Amino acid sequence: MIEISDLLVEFGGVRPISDLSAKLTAPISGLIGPNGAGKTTLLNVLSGFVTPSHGKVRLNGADLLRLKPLQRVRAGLRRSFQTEQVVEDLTVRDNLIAIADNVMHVGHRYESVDKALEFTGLASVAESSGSALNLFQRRMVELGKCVVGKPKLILLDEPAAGLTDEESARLRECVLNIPDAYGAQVLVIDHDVDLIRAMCSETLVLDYGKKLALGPTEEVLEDPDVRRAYLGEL
Ligand SMILES: Nc1ncnc2c1ncn2[C@@H]1O[C@H](COP(=O)(O)OP(=O)(O)OP(=O)(O)O)[C@@H](O)[C@H]1O
Repeated sequence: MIEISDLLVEFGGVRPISDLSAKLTAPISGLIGPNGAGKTTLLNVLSGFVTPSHGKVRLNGADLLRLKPLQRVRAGLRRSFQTEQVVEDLTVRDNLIAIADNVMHVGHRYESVDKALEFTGLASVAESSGSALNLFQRRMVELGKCVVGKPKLILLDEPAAGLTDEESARLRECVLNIPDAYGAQVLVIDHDVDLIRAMCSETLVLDYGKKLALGPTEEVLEDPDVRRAYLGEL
């Protein structure tokens, strides 16, 4: 469970997040909003790249903001980026081992990497180098890196951007299995409302850094304020 209280982020005079309080409890939650609404900034706060001016964030009751970024990773926080961070010169397996080396004790690393390769359907390209992968495979490597070790919260920033409908559906199936397979909570940013609807039982909508709506995804997407601000309806 993610509990955000009175969060304020300031960059000089800009306030990409202000007065934000929200409790996210679903196994997979969506985070949507217009461009510049503060979605990536919120992920940056959760993962430790941005320090808020004010507020608290708790993950399963523990104070997240107290931890440095690497400590958060070791505590089970994982993140994928809009631009994939696959190391071109390493094999797919070694891309995952590089994460395991940082987050796990020696004994269980290879077992965890093998499980992640199977889980993401990457086992057949495990020995291919990062540079040989197509966009879909690179996105799945990002997902694989997120499930190595013992993830507790996985943050996905537009994981399906640029994928075909079929690839997007395959990625979606994989994400949907994360809570059961790994016991981790997932928070997904995406502009594809159909994808959010298919994956997320609850959704938080940001607008100008503030909470516009939070609740069951279907209800949130029917909310007139959300439709006006985000879906472009009058
Ligand atoms: N490092 C920074 N310095 C100054 N302003 C920033 C910085 N990072 C983000 N912002 C501003 O904060 C606001 C929120 O940006 P953010 O990237 O979080 O929005 P977003 O909802 O993720 O948008 P998008 O959907 O376009 O990715 C924007 O006005 C952006 O210009």
